[in-house]
Amino acid sequence: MSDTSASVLLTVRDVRKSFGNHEVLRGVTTSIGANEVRAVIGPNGAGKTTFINVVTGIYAPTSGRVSLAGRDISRAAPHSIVREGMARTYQIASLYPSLTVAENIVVACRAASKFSKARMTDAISPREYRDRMLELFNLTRLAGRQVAEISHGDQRLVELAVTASLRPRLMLLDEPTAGMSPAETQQFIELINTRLRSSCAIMLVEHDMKVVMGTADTITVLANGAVLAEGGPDSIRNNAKVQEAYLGSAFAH
Ligand SMILES: Nc1ncnc2c1ncn2[C@@H]1O[C@H](COP(=O)(O)OP(=O)(O)OP(=O)(O)O)[C@@H](O)[C@H]1O
Repeated sequence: MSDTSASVLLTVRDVRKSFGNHEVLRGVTTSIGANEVRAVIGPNGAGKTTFINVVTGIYAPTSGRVSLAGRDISRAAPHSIVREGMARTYQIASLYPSLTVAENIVVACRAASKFSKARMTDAISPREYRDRMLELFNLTRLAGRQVAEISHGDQRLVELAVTASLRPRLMLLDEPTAGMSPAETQQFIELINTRLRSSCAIMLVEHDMKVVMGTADTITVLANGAVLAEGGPDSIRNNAKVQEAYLGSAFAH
């Protein structure tokens, strides 16, 4: 996808990131379309989390450029990147445990109604939007429960709902199914495919190949801080270099 295409949302151009003498990202270039689901995979230590941290402004790149909808965000602070329309979940849940599920969602809806106004085409109140999100994520059943009291899998679901409530253009999900049961993981795959993918672009870092192959339009394989391969699920599954990087294990079934 070229940088000038109207449908390109995120552009990452020759991004490098070093910690001291250790170059963790060694010139990563990719771009993500406005309604694309992208999975970023790679062996342990490949640089996936560092890549997400650079894209979301936690780390500034040592060199290279990241742009969102044509705006250079390479050196922008994380909170201003959220305002530009990028929202992220973390490997460790970042919810308010003493608030209820509904209250957690309302906090995000209120924030979105302030800073995402320009992107909102509907005149919906935070309360209405909260109810819509509770329903969308099958959380109405837990609306009045304290987050600290609900299961880990349900907490992951609340985190997704909170992130979606920020009304992002691009949602970044770091290991979204970690700690989920097989049934919850299947629900997550369906949620992405039936509900979320129509509302925003999604980039997920995920080790579970069932999730990757079941949701991604395009897969970027990182190895040693560089893009080893990029393409659709079939081409990645059959790529000899990718199989070698994983020693076959991740693609065994
Ligand atoms: N803040 C940091 N300071 C120094 N080195 C770091 C830092 N963050 C990451 N690294 C190093 O960068 C390399 C890539 O780490 P990263 O966490 O990005 O990989 P990953 O692909 O997400 O791995 P995993 O799949 O295990 O989560 C590792 O060697 C790690 O030790």
